[in-house]
Amino acid sequence: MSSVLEHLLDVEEQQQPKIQIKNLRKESDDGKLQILKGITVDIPKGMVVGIIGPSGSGKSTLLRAMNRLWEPPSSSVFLDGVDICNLDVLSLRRKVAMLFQLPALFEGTVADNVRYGPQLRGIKLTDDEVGKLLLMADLDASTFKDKSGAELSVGQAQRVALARTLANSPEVLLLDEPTSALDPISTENIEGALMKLNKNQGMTLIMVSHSIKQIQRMADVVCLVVDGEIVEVLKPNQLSQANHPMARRFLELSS
Ligand SMILES: Nc1ncnc2c1ncn2[C@@H]1O[C@H](COP(=O)(O)OP(=O)(O)OP(=O)(O)O)[C@@H](O)[C@H]1O
Repeated sequence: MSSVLEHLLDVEEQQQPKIQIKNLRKESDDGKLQILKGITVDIPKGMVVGIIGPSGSGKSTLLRAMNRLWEPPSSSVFLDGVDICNLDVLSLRRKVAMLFQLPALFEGTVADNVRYGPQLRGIKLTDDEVGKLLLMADLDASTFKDKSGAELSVGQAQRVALARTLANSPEVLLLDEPTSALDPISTENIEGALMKLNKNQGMTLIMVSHSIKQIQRMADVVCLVVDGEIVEVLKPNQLSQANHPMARRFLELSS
């Protein structure tokens, strides 16, 4: 499976993958359920990877292993060739950041939220820097910087959460259904901001989504996860050619 993404996308096989996953396994705490059954995949830098599959198939668990929101076994997830278990967890999470389904803003203003991450490292962002980060998340600083979280719509709050994440200069963004709580216009705003980050900065995006249409709009490649395994890796325009019976059924019901 590992070379399939590179083959599909015609990228150089020698290039060091940004994220490499080798035989990643997870069992439930009581040992009764195999949640991930040996996932192996290489994700090249700058790729937009969509992860789709039925509910409970292990998509979020897979995503959360990549920045140690659960601790994967050692030697199963690598960032730039380094086992993530050997990295400082906070610096890993700055490089491999997660945007969740629902934004949880901290108390204070939008600008306070954006400044939060760098401040933890003793860096105070200027107003100009805050404005640039808000703009990257498609928000106008003069309108939003002094508002509190309570004054924002969910879509606006999600864009603030994105700007706050970007303040840590991530190299990889993990997106767990980032627009499923948003209306179509907010969805378009977030998608546009994410695609610009990918195109302009080469940011690698790995996105779980229940929306096949969203995956088709954004992803370079799609991993179909069924029952704890990646059963197919396809280009978004080849989804109708999936072979796995569960994947086919899922796609038929989703389209
Ligand atoms: N720590 C845990 N202990 C026991 N079961 C777990 C644990 N974590 C996840 N699970 C189970 O593992 C399976 C995969 O969960 P996961 O949230 O990764 O699926 P998903 O594909 O993201 O689902 P959805 O699309 O509904 O969000 C589910 O059956 C879930 O209940």
